[in-house]
Amino acid sequence: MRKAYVVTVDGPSGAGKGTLSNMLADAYKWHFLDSGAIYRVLAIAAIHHKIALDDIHGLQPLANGLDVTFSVTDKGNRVILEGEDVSDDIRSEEVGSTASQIASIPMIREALLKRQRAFAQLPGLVADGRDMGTVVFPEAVAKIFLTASAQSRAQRRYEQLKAMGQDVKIACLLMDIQARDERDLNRATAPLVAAKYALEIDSTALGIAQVFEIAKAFIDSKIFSESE
Ligand SMILES: Nc1ncnc2c1ncn2[C@@H]1O[C@H](COP(=O)(O)OP(=O)(O)O)[C@@H](O)[C@H]1O
Ligand SMILES: Nc1ccn([C@@H]2O[C@H](COP(=O)(O)OP(=O)(O)O)[C@@H](O)[C@H]2O)c(=O)n1
Repeated sequence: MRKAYVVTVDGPSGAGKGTLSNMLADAYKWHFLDSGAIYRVLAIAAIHHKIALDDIHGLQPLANGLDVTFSVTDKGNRVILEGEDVSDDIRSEEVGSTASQIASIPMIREALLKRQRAFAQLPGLVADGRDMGTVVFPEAVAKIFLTASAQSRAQRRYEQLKAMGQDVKIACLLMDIQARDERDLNRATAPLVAAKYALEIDSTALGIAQVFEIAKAFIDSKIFSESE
């Protein structure tokens, strides 16, 4: 039996990875992995269990035994941690910032690898993150590296959080995005970098539909050449 196709979408915060990955998963009727949500759930679990971010020996067992499930419902993608629906809570900027700090710890990344790879199920998977194409799924059939200027990513995040009713300031969001870029790009383990042979798309001046068309055409061509 053939293996599940895997497509990876990596890039910095706010580039549109989640939006694109959901659209692709929907178009191909494939599974979807929001790897950032796993780091965010771990951040919430650490906060709930009062484990400090530098307490590696407290965080590691938490990462290994993380009791989290992801499901698709008519209310969208839901994330359940230890029986509690944390889908909205994980989206706050505070949790995102904590997740970004936890994600720089090599032992934590290692502990979450198996859990992420288990998402590669037939007929296929779209995996969204920072190191999907470089570390988690190096054998992916198609890899996309999606970027946009920091200014437009902050603007998009501002509109997204405002629509969710969160009280945010664009200057703070820009600073947060820049701090996150800095950590993602410069960490020793699995830094944010385009995978070899990845298609790089700069979405600064592209709409969502245009990004989707470019990505889909690229993936179709990769799947076609693999099946020949
Ligand atoms: N090409 C685009 N043009 C304008 N807005 C976009 C584009 N792609 C995504 N967005 C919007 O930007 C916000 C952040 O996108 P998201 O997919 O959450 O980014 P990421 O997963 O990379 O952090 C969302 O509100 C989304 O609707
Ligand atoms: N594969 C991944 C996914 C996320 N992360 C980290 O987890 C944090 C939360 O991920 P996310 O994709 O939900 O959040 P945004 O930074 O896009 O808002 C990011 O800031 C990254 O630092 C990571 O290191 N590796």
